[in-house]
Amino acid sequence: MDEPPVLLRQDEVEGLLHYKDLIPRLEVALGKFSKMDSAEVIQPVRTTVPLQKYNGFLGLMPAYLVHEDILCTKLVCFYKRESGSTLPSTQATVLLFDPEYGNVKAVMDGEVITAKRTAAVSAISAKLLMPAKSEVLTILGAGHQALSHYNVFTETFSFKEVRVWSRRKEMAERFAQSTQGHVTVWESVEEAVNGADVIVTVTGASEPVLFGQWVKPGAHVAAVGACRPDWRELDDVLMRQAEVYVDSREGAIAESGDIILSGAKVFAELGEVLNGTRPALREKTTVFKSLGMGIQDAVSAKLVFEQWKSKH
Ligand SMILES: NC(=O)C1=CN([C@@H]2O[C@H](COP(=O)(O)OP(=O)(O)OC[C@H]3O[C@@H](n4cnc5c(N)ncnc54)[C@H](O)[C@@H]3O)[C@@H](O)[C@H]2O)C=CC1
Ligand SMILES: O=C([O-])C1=[NH+]CCC1
Repeated sequence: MDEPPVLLRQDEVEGLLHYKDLIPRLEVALGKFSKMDSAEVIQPVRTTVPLQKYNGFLGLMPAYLVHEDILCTKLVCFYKRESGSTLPSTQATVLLFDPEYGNVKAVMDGEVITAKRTAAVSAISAKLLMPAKSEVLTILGAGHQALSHYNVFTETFSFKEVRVWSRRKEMAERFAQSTQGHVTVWESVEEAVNGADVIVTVTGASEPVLFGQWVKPGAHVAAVGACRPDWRELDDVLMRQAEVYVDSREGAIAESGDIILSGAKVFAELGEVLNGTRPALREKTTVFKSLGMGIQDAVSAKLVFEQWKSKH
């Protein structure tokens, strides 16, 4: 119907989007995506417009899930910020359409959606790929994604120890003070990841911060930053010694510096593991290279809209 769009602010989206509802829907969407059937899912690789003057990019992320009839696009600006900058590194807006009329049904804040759906997909990767008895979680980075990853990983799994490192120690300390549970702050990445079963990299780095020689064999790494073909978070040793899983092969070979520059081979998409067409090599060292996909935003936006409608 051609009504004016609903506007949903960040606090409203926050109150409407919950991991327990989001994770199962993301699993279904990832599985459908990996069937590579355009009658099911249409999602072109993200278009990016460089904002050279500001060291950033505008990403356009449209997606259409045919059977669910979800048509959505996210518009996301992301930046490489200097240490000490107070400017945000990611800003996003999500538009949910009526696919028949073509009008916009809802305009939503995209930052909560981006933070939660990215963390939820990393949690799906960990559920599939982390060692069976995982006790130690290390988070590298202490920003928005660090917090959403902390929240969903501690909600979903039972780690005995959670560690954080950030390039500015005071940020890591502030992060540790802001969390519900106990988090220890570490001075160096090498010490922070020593013995860790699961490592989440959520930094704005464009050079490697995590080196293979420090990673325990069999550990699982969810690598979330470095979303440009010339940006890195992980070194060549780690990329080549690990089995590499991605959200989208097409996206990974176009956008991931860690994959492109290391020459690492992609073993599988998460959706292929969920579909049972590729194995989860849990006993090996695994990297899930996350880049973010339009379908993840689409599923999240639909859920937010449904929740909002049920209350209005
Ligand atoms: N894979 C995906 O779907 C998504 C990935 N991202 C990426 O995740 C990363 C984190 O995003 P946010 O938490 O929103 O950013 P943020 O700005 O809130 O936090 C970034 C963290 O990385 C640290 N950092 C920045 N530059 C660094 C460097 N050169 N070396 C080491 N640490 C550095 C900062 O001190 C901070 O702790 C970014 O690279 C962002 O582009 C963001 C959204 C979705
Ligand atoms: O999927 C996403 O929204 C993003 N990936 C990299 C920066 C933003």
